[in-house]
Amino acid sequence: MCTAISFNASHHFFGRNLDLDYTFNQEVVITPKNYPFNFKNGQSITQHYAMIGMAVISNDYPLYFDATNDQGLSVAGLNYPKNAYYAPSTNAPNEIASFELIPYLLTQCKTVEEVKSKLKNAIITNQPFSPEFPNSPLHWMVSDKDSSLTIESDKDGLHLYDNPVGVLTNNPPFPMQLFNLNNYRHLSPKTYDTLFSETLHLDSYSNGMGGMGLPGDLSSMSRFVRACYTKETCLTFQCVPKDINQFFHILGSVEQTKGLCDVGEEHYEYTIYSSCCDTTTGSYYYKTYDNSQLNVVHLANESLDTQTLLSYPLVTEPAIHHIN
Ligand SMILES: C[C@H](CCC(=O)NCCS(=O)(=O)O)[C@H]1CC[C@H]2[C@@H]3CC[C@@H]4C[C@H](O)CC[C@]4(C)[C@H]3C[C@H](O)[C@]12C
Repeated sequence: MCTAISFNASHHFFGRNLDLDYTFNQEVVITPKNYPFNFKNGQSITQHYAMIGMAVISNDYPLYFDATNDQGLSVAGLNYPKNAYYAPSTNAPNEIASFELIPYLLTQCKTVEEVKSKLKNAIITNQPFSPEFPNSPLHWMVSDKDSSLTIESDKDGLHLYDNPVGVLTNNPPFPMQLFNLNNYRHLSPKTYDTLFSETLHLDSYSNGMGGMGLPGDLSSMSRFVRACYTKETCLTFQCVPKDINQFFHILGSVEQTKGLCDVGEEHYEYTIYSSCCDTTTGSYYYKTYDNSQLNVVHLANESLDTQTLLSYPLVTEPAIHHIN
């Protein structure tokens, strides 16, 4: 499971938790402007926007989990099991293989509006990247500073849903996730007077009682509600480092502690990494399960008029600041 968030504060921020019971050899990867992409539909792009994000490099190809381009557009892929449907290829020019979607959009688009028109008649196909990396069932959130979009390729076709909350988790399909928020319309950071009874005295014995009923478990529907509520309710500071810190607190509200999500055979899903890209500057911040310090890779610190992928291995060793 995973959670992705788009957050507007002093800058626009985009990031995600990656929750899984095993880890790939993922790293922060910069794709410079002249790295050649040869898409399955025959289109070759050799000059394009640069991007930064988390990816596995296989055969010199960046398989992005989430990324942001130098125009401030971001895309994240999240698990969407049993619902994602990718069509067999018929060699049509409007096809995009599922593993290509992130580079396909980030090389060419600046905004969510441009993504909508690019995908108007698109078909997501099931061509796998390689035997080592077969297809995985995904859906995607795309965000710029003004809006977000959810992309779901289901049995009945490709859906582009406006995403007014700027949050994506996993199943069920996005319209159901949004509808489910209606069930939580009573949530509030304030503790209001009770409407329960005029005769019973029900005491507000604690702060925070306005949030009672917020689901606390790790299921994808509960994480969706919790991330929406936390993001919608939390303060922003108009100070970039404080807003980045706040972003990680929002992701922290839905993170998975090892042991709490048993997926069988002594495997436990946990939050492998949390990321926050400052899309205004192209700086990619992350922390890993064992290293809760923030690490950052800056797109702007590299020369981007080149052809070769740049990669930065993740910091996964604990880092403790000893005070005495
Ligand atoms: C597994 C992850 C989602 C985490 C999640 O939701 N876990 C719940 C598991 S459970 O459902 O609860 O059991 C997703 C998110 C992004 C994905 C990569 C995207 C690029 C590439 C696309 C290729 O086509 C296949 C290989 C590839 C490296 C992908 C592997 C994997 O699929 C990644 C890591």
